[in-house]
Amino acid sequence: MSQVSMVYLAEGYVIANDVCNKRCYLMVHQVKRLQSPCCAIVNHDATTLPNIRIGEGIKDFVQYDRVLCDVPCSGDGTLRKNVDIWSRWNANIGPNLHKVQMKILKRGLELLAVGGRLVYSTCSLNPVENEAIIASMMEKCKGCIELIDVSSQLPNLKYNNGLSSWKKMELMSNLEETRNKGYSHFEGSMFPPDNARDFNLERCARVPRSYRVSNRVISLWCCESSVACHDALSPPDLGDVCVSLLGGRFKQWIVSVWSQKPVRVLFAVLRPISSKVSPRRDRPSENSTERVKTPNALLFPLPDKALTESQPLKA
Ligand SMILES: C[S@@+](CC[C@H](N)C(=O)[O-])C[C@H]1O[C@@H](n2cnc3c(N)ncnc32)[C@H](O)[C@@H]1O
Repeated sequence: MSQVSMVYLAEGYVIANDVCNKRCYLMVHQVKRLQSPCCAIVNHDATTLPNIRIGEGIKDFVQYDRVLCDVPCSGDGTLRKNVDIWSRWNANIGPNLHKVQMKILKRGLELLAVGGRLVYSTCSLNPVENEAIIASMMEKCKGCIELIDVSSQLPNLKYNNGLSSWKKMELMSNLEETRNKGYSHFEGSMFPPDNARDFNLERCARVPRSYRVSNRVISLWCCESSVACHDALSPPDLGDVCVSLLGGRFKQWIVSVWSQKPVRVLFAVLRPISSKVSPRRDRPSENSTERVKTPNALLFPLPDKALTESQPLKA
């Protein structure tokens, strides 16, 4: 089967996101080689990843069947290959990332379709970045999600079970004790909840280095009940941001991806073009002329036709 006919049969699409502009360029470069019409790369803060609207209704936005949250982490599972981590590492890195990890996971769950699956993964072994995040989110989701036991689906995967109890910084085992010792930035969600056993945290997979990858902690989730995580988590209304972000050409382009019809060129890095989106460090300043040029400059050559109608790829 030729590559082109495989493209015709392709169902679904992948939207990959990274807040780092350079990494997005790298991804565009790699993905372009696949010549697949089913990939889009977006350059956005995952904690506020916009909804992609597919209709005018309040809930008419794309819900994803599969979500992978490979979140930023302290990377202490990569100590063997990244020797610089030995000098950079300190006990605050994990707790400092805890909040953003939680927010990325929350956004991922908000975008997950009912019955969909989400994988949360880090290359850290620190429970504050792993089981603590999961236990806390399971509590917030009020029974909408469950951890999937992958042992039967991946019988050859060797891993250790997730933890149901852990201590933060050796001597401290609860928030009150920590606060009393002056660690005011510690959150209650970093400690094991009393009902940790109810969440089946042992189903998290602590994958060892023997797989020639870094130590990883992976959790597979299923959005189980008929109530979407989106409703349980009562997310902020990001609809406006979405419409302005994907307004005009971008919106049309992305909707054609949603409709699953191949279009000619689909590799693009989308950037916020609205002032509503808060500036980031790697984004040009408000007054910079670069800012005006950026969205088109980052878009791979896209024939005008592809913007107005979905075009099948020609052999
Ligand atoms: C563990 S790495 C993921 C690596 C990626 N899965 C890969 O295989 O190349 C975490 C990534 O998260 C990105 N990141 C950090 N904070 C983010 C945020 N708020 N929103 C989106 N991406 C973020 C970093 O730029 C980094 O590339």
